[in-house]
Amino acid sequence: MANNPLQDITGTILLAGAGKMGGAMLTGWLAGGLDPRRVAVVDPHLSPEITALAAKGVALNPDVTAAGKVETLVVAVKPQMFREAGAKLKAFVSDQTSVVSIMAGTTIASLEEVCGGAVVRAMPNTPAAIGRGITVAVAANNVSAVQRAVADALLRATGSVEWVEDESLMDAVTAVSGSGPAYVFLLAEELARAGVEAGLPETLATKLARETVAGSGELLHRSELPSATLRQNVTSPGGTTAAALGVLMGEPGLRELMIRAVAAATKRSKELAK
Ligand SMILES: NC(=O)C1=CN([C@@H]2O[C@H](COP(=O)(O)OP(=O)(O)OC[C@H]3O[C@@H](n4cnc5c(N)ncnc54)[C@H](OP(=O)(O)O)[C@@H]3O)[C@@H](O)[C@H]2O)C=CC1
Ligand SMILES: O=C(O)[C@@H]1CCC=N1
Repeated sequence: MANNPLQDITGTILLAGAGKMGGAMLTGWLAGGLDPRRVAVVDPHLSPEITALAAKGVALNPDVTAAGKVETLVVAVKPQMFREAGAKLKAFVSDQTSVVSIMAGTTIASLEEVCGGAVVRAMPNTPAAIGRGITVAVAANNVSAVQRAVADALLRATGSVEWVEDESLMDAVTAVSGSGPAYVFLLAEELARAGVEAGLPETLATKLARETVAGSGELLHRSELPSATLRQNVTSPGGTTAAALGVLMGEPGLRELMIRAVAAATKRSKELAK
C-alpha cells in the first residue's frame, strides 16, 4: 500500500454528473494524486474546465464498450434526475462495482434498485472545492472493506469524513453540513446588508462582512476552544456585542430560526427520497 490511498486505486472511477459538487470532488481527487487515466466522466453538458481534463487522460462520456464495468461509480446528478440517469449508468455496474452516491435524499434501497452494486451513500459539502469539506457516509451491508477504503479515499480527498451506521441520520446530516455552507454565506450577505443600513458604503460593508465570516471560520477551525467560548471572547460585558447578541439570542432569535431552517431541509431531504 502506498501512503496515499488514492494512488492505490487501480480500477476505473466513473463520475456521473460533473456539476458544482461532482466537479469539486474531481478536482480534489486529481489534486490528491489520483491518476487522471483512472477517471471517466459522464455528463451531457461538460464544462470547459472538465473538457480540458481530457488532455490529462480523463475519459469524457465514454460508452460502456469503451469503459467496461467500473470499479467505482460516483453518482452526483440531481436526485430528481436519478431514475433516468441511473437506468443508463446501470450498464457500467457489475456485482463488484461500488456505487458512491452524494445525492440528497436518495436512499441506499433506491440506489440498489436502480443501479445495483455495493452502495455507499454520502453527503459532502462545497468547501470540498478547497479540500475543507466534511462528508458523512454510510455503507450498505454488502460493501466490502476494500470498497469502503476506496470510497473513503475518494471522499477524504476533499476534506474530512465521518462514517455512520444509521442511514436515517442522513436527512439531518444533509440539513446541517450539506446545506450548511449556504447558511454561512447568507450570514455574510445579511451582515453586509445590515452594515449598509447602518451607514457604511456597500463595498466596505461587503468586504468587512466577508472577511469577518472567513476569519471567524478560520479561527474556529484552528482553535481548540468551543464555539461558545470564542463568542464569549468577543463579548465585553455591557459592550456592543452584548447589545447585538441580545437581539440574535432573544425570542424569537437565531436558535429558533436555525431549528426551523434545519427542520425544513431535513423534511425536504425526506421528500426527495420519494
Ligand atoms: N451543491 C451542493 O452543495 C451539494 C450537492 N449535493 C448533491 O450533489 C448532486 C449534484 O448537485 P450539484 O452539483 O449542486 O448540481 P449540478 O446541477 O451543478 O450538477 C449536476 C450535473 O449532472 C449533470 N447531469 C444531468 N443529467 C445527467 C445524466 N443523465 N448523467 C450524467 N450527468 C447528468 C448536469 O448537467 P445539466 O446541468 O446539463 O443538467 C450537471 O452538470 C445532487 O444530487 C445534490 O443533492 C450534495 C452535497 C452538496
Ligand atoms: O440543496 C441541495 O439539495 C443540495 C444538497 C445539500 C446541498 N445542496
